[in-house]
Amino acid sequence: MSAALSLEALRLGYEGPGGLHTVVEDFSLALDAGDIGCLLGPSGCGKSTVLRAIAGFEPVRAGRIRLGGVTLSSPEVHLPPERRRVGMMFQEYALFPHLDAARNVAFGLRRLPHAEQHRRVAKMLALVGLPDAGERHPHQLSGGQQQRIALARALAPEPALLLLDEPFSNLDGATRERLTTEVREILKAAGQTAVLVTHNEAEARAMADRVGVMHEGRLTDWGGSRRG
Ligand SMILES: Nc1ncnc2c1ncn2[C@@H]1O[C@H](COP(=O)(O)OP(=O)(O)OP(=O)(O)O)[C@@H](O)[C@H]1O
Repeated sequence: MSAALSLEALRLGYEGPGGLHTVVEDFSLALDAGDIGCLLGPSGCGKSTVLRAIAGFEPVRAGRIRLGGVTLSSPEVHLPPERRRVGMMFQEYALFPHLDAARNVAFGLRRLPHAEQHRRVAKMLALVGLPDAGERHPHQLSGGQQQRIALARALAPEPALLLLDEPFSNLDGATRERLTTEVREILKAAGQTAVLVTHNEAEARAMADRVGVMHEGRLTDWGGSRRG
């Protein structure tokens, strides 16, 4: 199978007073459709920078990002974020407090006909195990339930790739552990290709088909399939 996502010899960095400060160098990986990849590494190693580049929020200084064979980013090409078919679930992207769960999930579906929006919202709420939560507001849901609604919201537009940046870090240990397993099952049921970043090794191993260890902006390993 050809890779769904391929990162090819990426260089990423930030412009500073002294010129470009490179934070990611010669970074390559490939992920098959339906697989969950995880970037594991200490704070500051460049994990979020890689995710932001895939989402289209950081320019690529060298190399190339491809999704389903289409070049999203290279030094010459930069597809805008909204045209990438890349969804995101970031810890700080809380639900809209004034909207109920169903309207939160429907947020990215506004261009679809109403009947299709309803169908997708019901399907996504069922997928995350909260079929009856549509009329509840975020403050009426537990932290774990809120994250499941956030996942439903991210999956509803059917992105080609879902990015998850430390999605569980606000939750307590027990909820976090349970949700890691649940989210893996939900992503697998949806056949969703996804990339997770975390600095928690147990979470990475429990969640991902492939785990890449990052060290100072380079990938030192990309294997360790969860199921051998
Ligand atoms: N907007 C920015 N401008 C300049 N430097 C930045 C910017 N964002 C991140 N950096 C630097 O890039 C490096 C990598 O940051 P990044 O956020 O990708 O790391 P991370 O591995 O995701 O860390 P964490 O786990 O703490 O989120 C760090 O040295 C950071 O200081």
